[in-house]
Amino acid sequence: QRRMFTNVEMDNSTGVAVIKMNSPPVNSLSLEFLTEFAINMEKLEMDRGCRGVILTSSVPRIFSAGLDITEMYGKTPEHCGAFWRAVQEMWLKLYGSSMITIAAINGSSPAGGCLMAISCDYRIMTDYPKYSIGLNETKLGIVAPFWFKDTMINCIGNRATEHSLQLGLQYNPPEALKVGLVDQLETEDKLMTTASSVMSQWLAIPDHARQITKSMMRKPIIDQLLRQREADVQNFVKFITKDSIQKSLQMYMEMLKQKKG
Ligand SMILES: CCCCCCC/C=C/C(=O)SCCNC(=O)CCNC(=O)[C@H](O)C(C)(C)COP(=O)(O)OP(=O)(O)OC[C@H]1O[C@@H](n2cnc3c(N)ncnc32)[C@H](O)[C@@H]1OP(=O)(O)O
Repeated sequence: QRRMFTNVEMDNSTGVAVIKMNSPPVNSLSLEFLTEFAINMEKLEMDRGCRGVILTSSVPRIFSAGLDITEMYGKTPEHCGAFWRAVQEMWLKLYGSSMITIAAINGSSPAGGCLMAISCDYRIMTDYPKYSIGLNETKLGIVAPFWFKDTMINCIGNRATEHSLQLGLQYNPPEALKVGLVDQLETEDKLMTTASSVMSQWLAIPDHARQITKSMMRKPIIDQLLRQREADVQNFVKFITKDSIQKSLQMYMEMLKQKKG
């Protein structure tokens, strides 16, 4: 039987779906996870009754640990290419969605997890000091591609993005609120009710006007990736399969295991 990485609950009375990422231990974004996620987004997009999506996690303390590092380490160029196409597809479906998307960030959210959150329209994060969020790619010795960077710029602006990306910063909830990476903090127990009430405010806006406005803001970056999608894949494969980058990923994974021990 095929494993399910996400649970989707659609409320037909409100037109709002809740997608819960459910891939313990850390909701890392594997090829299969990303493929399932993109299919779910596409199904909801085609469902005329669905106007909004709340993205959250059912794994305690983790929103998503980002891209699954094991998909990028010791794999063939063909596998790396397929993986990167799935990463692109996840982002295109989420950032380009015509639905209202709200991230209810109930745990840590580094790198690709942060990308998912900043690809939504609004972010509410649990105010727990140990949680963190940010694009920390440089800490792994890798470089966030232009569409990660541009999504971040559209969220927090140019200067804060440059600072954040060069240093691979991960922000705790109050810091994330201050820099604009999240829009609101909430206690764990009220996170989902607050997400639903924010959703109601957004649902009050006529869809066509909101959708055109959203597209106007996001289309330039989306089009840029669509124009050079295959070149972006080849660039990723060339970069990630370099010996020096493979070594960095290996050291990072060893560091994660040591931290645990
Ligand atoms: C042109 C080239 C462009 C290249 C661009 C590439 C863009 C890359 C984007 C990414 O998303 S890279 C991934 C970045 N992610 C991280 O840095 C997160 C790393 N993980 C953590 O910081 C922590 O695990 C956590 C998420 C804060 C959770 O901490 P916790 O203490 O609760 O759990 P751990 O014991 O650390 O982890 C449990 C288990 O999970 C494994 N793991 C963690 N993260 C990942 C991951 N991203 N991919 C794969 N596996 C992961 C970890 O090693 C542990 O494994 P075991 O020891 O149990 O086997």
